[in-house]
Amino acid sequence: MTPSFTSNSLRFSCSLGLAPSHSKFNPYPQIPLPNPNFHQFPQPLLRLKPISAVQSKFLVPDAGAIVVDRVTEAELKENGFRSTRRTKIVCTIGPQTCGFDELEALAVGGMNVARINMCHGTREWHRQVIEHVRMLNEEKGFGVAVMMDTEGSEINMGDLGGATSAKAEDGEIWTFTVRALGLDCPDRTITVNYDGFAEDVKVGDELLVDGGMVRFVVTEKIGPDVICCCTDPGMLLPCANLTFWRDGSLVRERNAMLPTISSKDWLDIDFGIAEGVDFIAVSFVKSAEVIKHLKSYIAARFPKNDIAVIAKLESIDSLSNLEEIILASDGAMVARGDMGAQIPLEQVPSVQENIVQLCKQLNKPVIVASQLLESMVEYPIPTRAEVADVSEAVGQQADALMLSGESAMGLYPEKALVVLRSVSLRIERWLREKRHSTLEVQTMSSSVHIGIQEEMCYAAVKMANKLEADALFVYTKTGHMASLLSRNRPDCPVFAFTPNSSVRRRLNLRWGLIPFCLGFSNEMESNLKRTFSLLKARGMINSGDLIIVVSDQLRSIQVINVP
Ligand SMILES: Nc1ncnc2c1ncn2[C@@H]1O[C@H](COP(=O)(O)OP(=O)(O)OP(=O)(O)O)[C@@H](O)[C@H]1O
Ligand SMILES: CC(=O)C(=O)O
Ligand SMILES: [K+]
Ligand SMILES: [Mg+2]
Repeated sequence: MTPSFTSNSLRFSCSLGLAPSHSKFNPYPQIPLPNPNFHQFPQPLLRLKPISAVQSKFLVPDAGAIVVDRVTEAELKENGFRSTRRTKIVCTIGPQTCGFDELEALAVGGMNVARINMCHGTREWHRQVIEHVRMLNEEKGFGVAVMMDTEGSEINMGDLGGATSAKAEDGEIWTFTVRALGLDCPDRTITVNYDGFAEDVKVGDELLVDGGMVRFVVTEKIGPDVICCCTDPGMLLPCANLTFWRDGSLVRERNAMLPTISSKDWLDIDFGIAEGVDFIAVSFVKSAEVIKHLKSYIAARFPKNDIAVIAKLESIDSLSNLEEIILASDGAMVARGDMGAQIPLEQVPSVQENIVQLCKQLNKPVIVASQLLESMVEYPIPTRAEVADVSEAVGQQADALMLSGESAMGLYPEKALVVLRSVSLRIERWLREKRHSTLEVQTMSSSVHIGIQEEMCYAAVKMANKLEADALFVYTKTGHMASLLSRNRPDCPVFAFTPNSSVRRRLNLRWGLIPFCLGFSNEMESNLKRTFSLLKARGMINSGDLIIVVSDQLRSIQVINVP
């Protein structure tokens, strides 16, 4: 029985003992995988309760209600506008964090978006995670969005015949083969999922497993078998990504033609749409066409389902079409893990910086992902170099940072989240102070598409910075006007009021935006009056606060002291 989901009927949250499928492998063999029984979803019976009353409070805001997530509300009450974190946080959910209580701890810790990676786990497992996030939002007042990340079809090793890992030693001879061996895999033999593999590689090529965690050189080809000698020993993990390099460059032959969205990915996408995910992140995007195709697929099949499509920039082929891909997408991810296996590592930082700047210019949210705090998979504190890396991404004013293994299968998911949060807050404050001491007024240049809304937002942010306003307010139906304010990276937070709860969740990925669900009318005067009184009643603003209000409908910018 799967949990039912209706907004006004009496609902029981019933998950009947579906254990999460576990990590297919353990990349850190020194850390035991979590005990599968202990990390099952918590016994649902403990939470069997009618939730219709609570739910309606969060799901369908009545005319008088205002909805904001409870973490932001607490932050605003305690420390005021300047304390809100501008950089958003995405957490990958895995065996360590899939339980209701663990997810709640991440939500309390400031997770804005929960990411599920379709490379791992079954659909049933992912469905349970989505259901838990939904319950947290509805029953406990969080506002966490869900992102589904596709598997994509790059070259991968097989599943090692069921073993959790295999050690390759220096100088050992291993066979990589496209034969289907199933469980009868001989020793030191690895299956490869891509049929053209044996034809495409050449003697002398280097094979890199997971971007170089283990390295081989091809010594001989015998029909479907590629014989290799191990040159950098290490642990081979099931389904690890495989790239091959010739004369120092990545080889992209026919494998460049592998579909970005495989048939399994299409089924996952249907699943994601049916489950109402907020974002679909497409792995290994190579061109804008695939993004356009997916967007029209979503629009045609599910016209009411407004899902944002995020282009994951990790394939070498994407780098020559960045602008076109980003323009076609609703956002981008700098997926440094696989990117670092496709381009020389020393190029990754400049590519990151370019993508972040381009996304800001084109008004698309951008996520910096992978290995931000990799050592925290094993250790309770990060390395100084990792803190510097996080600071760099915060300093670039990327919209969001992402945890991968740190939150999916690491030992310290909550501590990793605390590090992202505290580094973001500290660096954001330091940058604001630095700008003020040099009297530098930071604003984005006008976007490539000059329009009334762009110019209004640019002017409003400039004014807010100069007047040291406490907050910008924007009333927005689609979220566009709010995104344009965020794009200019103002000094103060932006309160975005929208009547649409899915717009509100998608705005979670935007730098400096605090999304509220609020019904509003065409009467700005009464909207403002009502907003002020609702926010004051909840202790989120005070009389005298200086607010700059931007309205699309009136094409106006107002400067108001809260009465
Ligand atoms: N749903 C899951 N079930 C089991 N393990 C998971 C799950 N999600 C993530 N993991 C573990 O966490 C690790 C890091 O997660 P991450 O999402 O970065 O995966 P990845 O395999 O590196 O692929 P990608 O390039 O898509 O990020 C994975 O390698 C896997 O071991
Ligand atoms: C996130 C991801 O897919 C990567 O870094 O490769
Ligand atoms: K993926
Ligand atoms: Mg990747």
